[in-house]
Amino acid sequence: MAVYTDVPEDDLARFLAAYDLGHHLTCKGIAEGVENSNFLLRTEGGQFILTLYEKRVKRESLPYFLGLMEHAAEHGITCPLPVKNRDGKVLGELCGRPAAIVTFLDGISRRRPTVEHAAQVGDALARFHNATFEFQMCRDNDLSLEGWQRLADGALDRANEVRTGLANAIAEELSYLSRNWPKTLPKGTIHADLFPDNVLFVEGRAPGLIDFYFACTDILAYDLSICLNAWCFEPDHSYNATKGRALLAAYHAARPLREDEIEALPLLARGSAMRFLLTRLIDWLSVPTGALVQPKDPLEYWRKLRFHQTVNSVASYGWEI
Ligand SMILES: Nc1ncnc2c1ncn2[C@@H]1O[C@H](COP(=O)(O)OP(=O)(O)O)[C@@H](O)[C@H]1O
Ligand SMILES: N[C@@H](CCOP(=O)(O)O)C(=O)O
Repeated sequence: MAVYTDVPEDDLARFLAAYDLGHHLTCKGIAEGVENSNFLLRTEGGQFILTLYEKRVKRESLPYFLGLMEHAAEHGITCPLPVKNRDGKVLGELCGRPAAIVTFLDGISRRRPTVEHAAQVGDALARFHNATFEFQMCRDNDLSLEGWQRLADGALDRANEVRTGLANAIAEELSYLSRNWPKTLPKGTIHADLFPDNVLFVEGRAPGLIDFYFACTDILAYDLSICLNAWCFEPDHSYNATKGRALLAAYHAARPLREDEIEALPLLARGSAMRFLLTRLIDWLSVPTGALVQPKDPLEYWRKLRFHQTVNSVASYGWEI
């Protein structure tokens, strides 16, 4: 459970006084998520999500994230809409943290996604890329090549505590990625963390997308490679080519991929596996004392990375066009 900051009733009441949402009825910490403190907030005005932004989210990026949700929601994407207070502001401060309220989305995230879920996500991701084509704000991806190196610098001296030889293997892979990372692929607004816990399914409706706090401007097909990693492996760590095909084909149907994007997918998937391996490794090695949070397994992404190292064409992902 990610609740790093407790919110006393009085502070919440003062915060809510700036909104037209009525009094709060309940405010419960949410048992998912790892980055921020999230609460399910019920007020006389309805049901909302209250988020207090924690360590990895930079305050100066918050207008970008909140602006992106607003743009996406206004362009047909099912996603939370930031709630404005009476001054028209969507960002405030609560318990010494930047804080915002967004609308609550119905739906269930799938721990064990099916082929159909993978297809729906491929389609939703492509539609998100299309819908944000004209979004004017930009944010550099601070978790790309340079960011990975910075994370590695902070973790490599202890990486072998998690797996013998991991430090060297990460250093070698980072060197490979920095020599080969593509420079000319189409860029745009990417979600950058579209994992199963960030997609809410409701029968008969496009899935709801949440958690835009890693969104940034980067290679669009890199976002797809993140989904390939997050949606197309089984609990026994094997790659599921049927899910891979469903995800890639559905994405391609809604936003046709260029040939160079398709060719780059194995490399992009190595990069995205490295990104999650590193953030998980850092979190694994430094759980804050007293925090109610279960760190995610870094070795899951080490195994995925090893798989992508064996792939040299998209056919190995089960997809031939
Ligand atoms: N707008 C929303 N509507 C419904 N549930 C939400 C919404 N935002 C967050 N949640 C719930 O809160 C959980 C944590 O939110 P998330 O943004 O993923 O947190 P974090 O950024 O800390 O990882 C989600 O898994 C989901 O259950
Ligand atoms: N998706 C990341 C961790 C961040 O997840 P969040 O959805 O809780 O923000 C991972 O699996 O490593």
